[in-house]
Parts: sequence; structure tokens; C-alpha cells
Amino acid sequence: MLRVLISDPLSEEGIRPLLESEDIEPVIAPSLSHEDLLREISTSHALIVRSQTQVTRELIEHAPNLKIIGRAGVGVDNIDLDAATERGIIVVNAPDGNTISTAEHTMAMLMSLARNIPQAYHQLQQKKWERKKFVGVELKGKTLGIVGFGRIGNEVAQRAKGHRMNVIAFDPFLNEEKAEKAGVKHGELEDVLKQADFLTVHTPLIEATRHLINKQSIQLMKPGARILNCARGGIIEEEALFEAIKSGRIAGAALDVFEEEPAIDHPLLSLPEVIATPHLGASTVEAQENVATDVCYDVMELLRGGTVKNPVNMPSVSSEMMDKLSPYFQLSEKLGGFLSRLSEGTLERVNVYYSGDLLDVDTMPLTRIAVKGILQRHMGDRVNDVNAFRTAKDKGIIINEQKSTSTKGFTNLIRVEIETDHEKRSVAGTLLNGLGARIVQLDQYSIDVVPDGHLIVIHHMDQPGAIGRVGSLLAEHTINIATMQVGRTNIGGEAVMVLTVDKEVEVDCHQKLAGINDIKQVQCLTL
Ligand SMILES: NC(=O)C1=CN([C@@H]2O[C@H](COP(=O)(O)OP(=O)(O)OC[C@H]3O[C@@H](n4cnc5c(N)ncnc54)[C@H](O)[C@@H]3O)[C@@H](O)[C@H]2O)C=CC1
Ligand SMILES: O=C(O)CCC(=O)C(=O)O
Repeated sequence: MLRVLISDPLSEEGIRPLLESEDIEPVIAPSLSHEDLLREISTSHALIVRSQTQVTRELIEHAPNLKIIGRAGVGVDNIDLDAATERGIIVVNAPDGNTISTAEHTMAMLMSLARNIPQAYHQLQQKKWERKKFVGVELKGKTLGIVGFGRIGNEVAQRAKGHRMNVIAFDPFLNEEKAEKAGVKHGELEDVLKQADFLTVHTPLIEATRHLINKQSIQLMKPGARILNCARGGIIEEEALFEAIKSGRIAGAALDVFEEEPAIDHPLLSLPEVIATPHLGASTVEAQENVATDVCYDVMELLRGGTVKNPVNMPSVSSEMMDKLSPYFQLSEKLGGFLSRLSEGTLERVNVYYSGDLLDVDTMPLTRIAVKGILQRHMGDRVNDVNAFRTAKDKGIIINEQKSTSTKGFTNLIRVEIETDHEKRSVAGTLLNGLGARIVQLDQYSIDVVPDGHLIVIHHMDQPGAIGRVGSLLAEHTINIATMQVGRTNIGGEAVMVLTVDKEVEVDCHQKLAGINDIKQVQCLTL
């Protein structure tokens, strides 16, 4: 049974497929104590969270069976991605499900901020009819500065335009052309700060965006401008914001998020110019159902051996691209596994060359799988699709991927080359139409071998009798030869023999093979 721990409140409707699965044991346990969480995670295969559960390195280290962490939402700043990646745990999120709700919430905050709605309501509750105090400003004709023009930033822009605001946006991935298409003005961060009557941030919280809006940047803003944060506490430096409002430089702020949550007794909340909600951007029935459904789908897919749609710690691949790549996954892994078992010395570099049908395809996922196949020789299951590149990098191994026009007559060809401190070796493989995977080259030798089962690779001199002696010796050890391929570069010179046999070659037989005249090296492996 696959155990899925859900440690934050999630939409019941959204997680229904998971609740109804026969092979999954859902454990719904929001608000666990730290000790209980450590205990529950220790036997779980998957963890699903929103923003409350802090998925720390410690938690990940207590989860020997964990394969996937699902974040029912966008921001993954509550998950230690490095720790998850190191352990080969895939992290997925639900990036699309709460975009509209968060954009709508931002607009609600924008309008409330412009018209002092929460403050006025609060006064009414105090039985005070105050009108003069709550004179607001119109949105029409004002400039909305957007920092972070991704999904939510863009949706906010479209809504702001509906209010006839001018929109200027900054995002490292935004250019004039994209901005024009979205109907907004493109500016650098400084332009946005200087021109905004209202400034709203919609970036993730990462090192580069921590305190992106700080004392210096606020100094650049128009006196009387207003600031919104419905993204993450920490993007705006709270102390600087507090001072700027207190001094009257900034007219007000609308905050849905805080550096530390829950923010019950926050100094900013003592300022009448600040309106706030307790991280409600995504809190709608629709958004919660969407994100729960999306994340459950990925969790169930992965646990059942499928591929996920929204990986965070490895690049995502479109389904169209996946259709093109998936036939080659096994071939890439086998080529990597085969070559690493043949090579000697400390691995320094891996080069992967693609040609033929693979020329116009994003082959990075195949390279990652080839690298996984290579590293698994020494690391076993500790290396997987998620951490293959990361593991290689940590070990100082250089990975290089290239497209090549040399197809050697095949419609598709993958050549994996390994450089160690001792040698450089390579193997090439192809997918033959209707016949499946084949290894077609080993170093300089052309061969034709199915990369599966027990293999013997023999380097020998091309002399009469060599093949016969190998066959006889294997027969003495009751080892049946399924296929045999011989490759040579010139008559009487060095040659290679690759045999597939029906059972594993034991040490004794291996040693006798290595002792045969004209045989230079014998390597036995199982793929
Ligand atoms: N209040 C709430 O309940 C919610 C908050 N969020 C927060 O909103 C954030 C944005 O969400 P999406 O728009 O869906 O993400 P997104 O990934 O579509 O957009 C984020 C954008 O920020 C940009 N960016 C990154 N670094 C930047 C920088 N230094 N300066 C300017 N732009 C930068 C990125 O290029 C990207 O286009 C999330 O990371 C999450 O933290 C998301 C959903 C709900
Ligand atoms: O889970 C939530 O309600 C918070 C949503 C959020 O902040 C996000 O998706 O990044």
C-alpha cells in the first residue's frame, strides 16, 4: 500500500481521486506536532502540503521511503528543495490552479486600499459614521507597477487595464514584444518604482527577491504611492515599509503575506494605513479544488511509475515532447549503465551526442537518464531522474550534450562517451523500427547487441580459434550463448566479442575466460 501523508488542510473534493484509490492509503493529518510529523513521515511514500507545513531537511531526512512532495499551490519556499533533490525526491506544485483567485484577491486588495474599505467598515462597527477620514483615490488613470510578470502578475495587469489603469511591469523574462502583446509597458525595476502610484509584487520568494523592495527602492517611489504584497512576505522589507508609512512617504499598504506567519501581532498591523488578510490569496473553493486535484494527479502518477506534469526540482517536459522522448528512455539508461560497467578509473566527464531523428528534440531528459544509468553503477537507487545532474555536479563530473550530424546510417543514434582519469570509452545505440533498442557501436567497433540481460564483453586478438575456445569454456560451465557479435578494425588485429548469455557468469568461469590465449580483457555484466 502506498502511504500518502496530507499534512495541511486540502479540498476534500480535490483529493477525492486519492481517497478512492485502492492502492493508496491516505493519511489526513493537518496541524501535527513536530514529533508526530516526524513519526508519520517516516513510513510515508508521498507528502502533500500547502504553505503551513515546513518541509525541512530534518523532515526529509526522517523519510526513508519518500518519493514525492506535492505542494498544493505555487510557492515552494516552505520546502527545502536542495534537501529533496539530494535525496532524489521529486517536488511538484500546482502552478495554475490558484492564479485567478490570487489575481482577484490582489484586485480586491487594490480597491480596498484605494478606498479604505476595511478601515471604514471597522469604524462603522465601532458605531462611528466617518466620511471625511476615508476619502480615497480613483484607479482610473493611475499607474500600477507590477514586479514579477508571471501568471498572477499578468492576470492582475489585465484586470487593472479593465479599470483603465496604466500598467508598467518588470520581470527578467519580459521584453518589449511580450509586454506589447500583454498590453503593458515594459520597464526596468527602477522605472516601475519611479512611475507606480500602486506597486504590486508577484515574484517567488527566492534569494534574488528577498527584500527586493527595500529602503532604497522605496526612496525611488513617488511620495504618496501605495504598495501591495499578495505574493510572499520577505519580498518587501517589512521594517522599511513600516518606516515609510509611518513617515508618510508611502500612503498605505495592502498585505496578504508576511515574513513570519501567522502574523498575529505584527507592527505593520498597528498602522491604520495598512490593510491585511491572513494569506488568503488562494483561499477560494475553486482554487483549493484545482490545486488539490492537480497535485493529487501528479502524486498518484509518480507513485504508480508514471510521469508528473508539474515538477519543480527537474525541468518539465510537454506531453508532445514526452511522446517523442519516451521510446528512448530505456535505451539511454542502458547505454549509460553498459558503458559505466566497462570503464575503469574515476569518472570525470560524460559527453552525449544525438543525431538523426533526435536532432530537433530537447534531449536533456535523455542525457539525465543516461547520466543516471552511469552513476547507478556505484550509487544504486540513491541516484534517480531527479538528482542525476545534481549528483554528477556535486561529484565534479562535467556533463556535456551535443547534436551531431553523424548518423552512421541509422535513423536515430545516441552515443554516450565517458572520460575517466584512465581512459575514454564510448558506446552508441539506436532504436530500430519494430526491433527495439540495439547497441551498434562499442568504442571503434561496430556491433549489434540487444542491451538486456547478461553480457560478456571480451577484448581479444583476431586469431583463429579464439571464438571457439570461448564457446567451449562457456559450454563447460553450462552457460548457453544466446547471441554473439564480433567486431574488428582490421584482420588479425584487436577485436571485440560481445556475447549475451542465459545466466550470470561466475567468478571461476570469468577467470578462466581471461586466461585464454589471445584474450586481453573479459568484462561480465548484467543490464
Ligand atoms: N497569496 C497567496 O495565497 C499566493 C501567493 N502566491 C505567490 O505568488 C508568486 C507568483 O506566482 P505565479 O505568478 O503563479 O508565479 P510565476 O512563476 O508564474 O511568476 C513569477 C514571476 O516572477 C518573476 N521573477 C523572478 N525573479 C524576479 C525578480 N527578481 N524581479 C522581477 N520578477 C522576477 C519570474 O520571472 C516570473 O515571471 C508565487 O511564487 C507565490 O509565492 C501564489 C499563489 C497564491
Ligand atoms: O496554500 C495556500 O493557501 C497558499 C497559496 C500560496 O501561497 C501559493 O500557492 O503559493
